[in-house]
Amino acid sequence: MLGFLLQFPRASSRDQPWSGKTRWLERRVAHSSGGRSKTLQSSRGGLGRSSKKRWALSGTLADASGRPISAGQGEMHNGETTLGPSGSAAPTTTTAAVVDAAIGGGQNRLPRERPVSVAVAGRNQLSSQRWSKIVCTIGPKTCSLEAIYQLAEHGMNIARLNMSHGSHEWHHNVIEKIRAVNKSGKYNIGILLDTKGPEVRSGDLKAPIKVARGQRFIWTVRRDIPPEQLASDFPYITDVSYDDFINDVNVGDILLVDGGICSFVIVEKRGLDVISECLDEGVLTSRRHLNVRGKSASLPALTEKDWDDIRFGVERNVDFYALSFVKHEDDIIQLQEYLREHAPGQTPLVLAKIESAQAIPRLRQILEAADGAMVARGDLGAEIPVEEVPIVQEEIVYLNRAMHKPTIVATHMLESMIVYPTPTRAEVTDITEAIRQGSDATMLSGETANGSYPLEALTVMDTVAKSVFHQEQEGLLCAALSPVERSTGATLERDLLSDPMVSMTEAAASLATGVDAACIIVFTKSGRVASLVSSARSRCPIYAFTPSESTARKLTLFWGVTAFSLEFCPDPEVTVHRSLEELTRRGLIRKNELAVIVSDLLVRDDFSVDSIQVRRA
Ligand SMILES: Nc1ncnc2c1ncn2[C@@H]1O[C@H](COP(=O)(O)OP(=O)(O)O)[C@@H](O)[C@H]1O
Ligand SMILES: C=C(OP(=O)(O)O)C(=O)O
Repeated sequence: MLGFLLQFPRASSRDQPWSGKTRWLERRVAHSSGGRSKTLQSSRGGLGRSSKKRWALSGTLADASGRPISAGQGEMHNGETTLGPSGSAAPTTTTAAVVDAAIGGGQNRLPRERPVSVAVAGRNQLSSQRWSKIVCTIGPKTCSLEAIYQLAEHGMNIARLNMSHGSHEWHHNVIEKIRAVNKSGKYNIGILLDTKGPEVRSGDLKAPIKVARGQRFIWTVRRDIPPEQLASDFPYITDVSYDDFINDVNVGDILLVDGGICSFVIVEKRGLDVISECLDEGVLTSRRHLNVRGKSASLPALTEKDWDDIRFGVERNVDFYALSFVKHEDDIIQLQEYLREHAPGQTPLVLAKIESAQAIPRLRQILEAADGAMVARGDLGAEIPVEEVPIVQEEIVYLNRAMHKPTIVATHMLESMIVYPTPTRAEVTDITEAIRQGSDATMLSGETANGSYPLEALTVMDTVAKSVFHQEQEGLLCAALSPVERSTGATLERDLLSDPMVSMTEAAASLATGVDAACIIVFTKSGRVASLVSSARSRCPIYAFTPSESTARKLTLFWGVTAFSLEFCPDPEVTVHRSLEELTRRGLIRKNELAVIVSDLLVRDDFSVDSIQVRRA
């Protein structure tokens, strides 16, 4: 048995909050136009890690059996086995069987409580070599138990609930079904609640309207128009969800429907009506996004409806909140404070949706405050010039990586698959680029919510994401695996270097490459250590073992991490053995393969030690 150990004694501050105060990396230069700033393309070096970041592999050797120093000092709880006898459902389990078990009928076939309850099997996991994660929006096409199970089976890691649509009852039922699929023991699906935010939408229509170029169209905030009159007469008239629309727009403004499906120029304001003329023809359907180019609605980021929806999320302990139309870091801080006060014991991640023109000048501060971000390219591309969206996307992904925070790239990723069963080449390239940039997750919206080919779209995204992994294996450079620059002298670096766990996790990733390890194993309570290993972008899978199911669900968002629920045993050596046994049983590591283990399990009552070990399975 080969074994060595790097160890770092420390006081009992074990798991730190997820969004430790890190400073951003100064890599932007002021850009004169419109007071905004732009990214400078930075050279990120090759795939090798900078020697500055490499830990010297000196440290106390473990004993020949790889037994760490505290082994034997803790109590051995015989019989307190925390790993289940069979773990996940067998890959051959039918959908019907799992669904049956999930809803309570299959107790004899699938144990309802599994100590290792979290997803690993099959296509959902990195055993099939996908680093990046997939978020699927649940909608009318995918809200049945069967459909959610199938999404899980085809690779969904996180289910997104868009609070712009659907009643609380509808969302409650979906959450119950996701929980049921999780309870089946085979999958670990995180739940993301996406707030409606201060978005402006058109009203409900009886039927879609085809609008031709030059045609007059009236947008109204009158609330007394009989529904049969809306959109029925020429010139067409439809209502707008936001009363101040009439004050926010001016003659000459360009109004975009769904980010540009069709567009209008405002030609007149008359009382509560705004008269427009169609510039780009298209079809208007119910509850479409309305954006005025270059302007954000003058509404608070958190509306009354949002607070109501957040209370709904707290009651159901959702894992992520994506806050729409964030304009200022205070929006994020307000929600985080609310959750601290009203959701004690819950530690959901608050993600900033970057989609508002007003967010761009404060991007740095917003990302710093949030636990992660979503590049919401639909609204973003309507509020800022569309050609700037890729620049903002790359910047967000890069900065979040520098701050060890996850990014979701969202919207239009496989838009054509709402209607067609195959993707365009441009869509495939878009997904590939988002992953190569290093985003933690890519998202499907209408493709899974109400498209004709939800499973096909998910399969394409899954396949493309896996292909990035294979490209890298073939030696093609992948920016996602390059280290982010932390050596600019910026305050960010000082903050990072003052946290030894950051350097340790980078060392673990580097060590895993150096010894050609099959995987990195992390023991983590809050998930923070696993998130740090994730952001070090190792080339091998990261298996995180945690006693908290909620932490396991949050880790669904992080690049390369597969999480397992596992009760930690007082004797850390037992816990390590159980994890290795479990991975071996699942075929995720083979006998004699090496694993790098990052752990703070070496504990006496008042003493914990951070360690990196190399062990053979
Ligand atoms: N919970 C839901 N109930 C009904 N329809 C939904 C729901 N979620 C999504 N949809 C439909 O799927 C479409 C695409 O989803 P998404 O991109 O999340 O919405 P949007 O772009 O409208 O914010 C929506 O426009 C809507 O028609
Ligand atoms: C993800 C987005 O937000 P939503 O679907 O809520 O409008 C977007 O605008 O790209």
